[in-house]
Amino acid sequence: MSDASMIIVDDVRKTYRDGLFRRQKVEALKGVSFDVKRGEVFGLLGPNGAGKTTLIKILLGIVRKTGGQATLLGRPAGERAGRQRVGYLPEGHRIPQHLNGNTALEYYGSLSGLSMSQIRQRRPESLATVGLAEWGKMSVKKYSKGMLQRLGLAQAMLHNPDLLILDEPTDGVDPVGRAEMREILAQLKGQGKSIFLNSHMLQEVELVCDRVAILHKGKLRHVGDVKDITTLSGAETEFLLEGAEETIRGIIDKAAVLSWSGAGENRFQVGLRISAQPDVDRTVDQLRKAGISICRMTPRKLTLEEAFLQLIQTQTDDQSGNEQPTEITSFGAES
Ligand SMILES: Nc1ncnc2c1ncn2[C@@H]1O[C@H](COP(=O)(O)OP(=O)(O)OP(=O)(O)O)[C@@H](O)[C@H]1O
Repeated sequence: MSDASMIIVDDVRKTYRDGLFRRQKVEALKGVSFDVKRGEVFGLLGPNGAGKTTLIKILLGIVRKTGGQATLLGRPAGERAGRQRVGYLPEGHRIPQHLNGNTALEYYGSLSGLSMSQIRQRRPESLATVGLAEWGKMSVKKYSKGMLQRLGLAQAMLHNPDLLILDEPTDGVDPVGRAEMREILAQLKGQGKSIFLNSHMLQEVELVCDRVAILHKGKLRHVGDVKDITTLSGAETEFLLEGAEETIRGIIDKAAVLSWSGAGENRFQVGLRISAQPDVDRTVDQLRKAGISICRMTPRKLTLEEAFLQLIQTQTDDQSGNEQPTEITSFGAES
């Protein structure tokens, strides 16, 4: 792992002990490894109970890991020196209702050890970055959910950290608020900040993240570039074909048909779940050999949501006990 890594997670394990006499074991993380590089926006994804919050809490030293190694800005996770350069927005944070934007930043800034003069010096810039420059004197009771999340982000940025850890930053925020949050995150990335975010909003993640890790039941299922995940096998190719329906149906793999519709006399719009080049080539060769005209052929990328669901579904069905995360080259091919 390189020096440029802001976060390194290496075979991290966490077992909670629960129930009567703490006899019940919950394996929340079963050996998770990845790293987050300087300057990237990295998304941690996974269904409920996957272990995302546990991992964030281990990084921040809120929860103690059972095994493995985790470092934050080159220091062991939980150590003060690393944590001081991190800004954290917790999931579902609540800002006391008697505060306004300015006093909220005073409250949180002093909790994280800043002096009042440091807070007052940094506050205007933090509020301006999140688009709340005019709202400092307004009671937080008047803030929308999106504004509260942005104020939470201003709080996380107040001490000018190198790394931001954001747990569900757009939870409960409407589409306009989410677009605003995306813009702010892009701006922060432009300023060289590294961002590690945990979100259920896969459309958001697709728009904002460079790379993602997918956790499922405490195991890392996949780690890689968003653009690679959405263009890998499992994606669809749409054909506009002209020729006898019977001939076309005889050639194409029935199991790969995602959609079929008529588009005029002897013309058919056919969506096939194929994107690997050899499979596309073979289909094209067979169609041409049978005298079918290929009027149009359009590859369609998966959305991150489709890729995520497919991956989780594939691995839920996997009875092989394979513990390895999918390699980027074999995504969707693994069973
Ligand atoms: N303090 C705890 N004691 C016992 N079990 C816990 C504790 N915290 C979490 N767990 C369990 O560990 C597993 C992972 O939980 P975690 O909250 O990390 O998942 P998550 O991916 O963040 O889920 P969500 O998206 O719902 O927030 C779950 O089975 C959860 O019930």
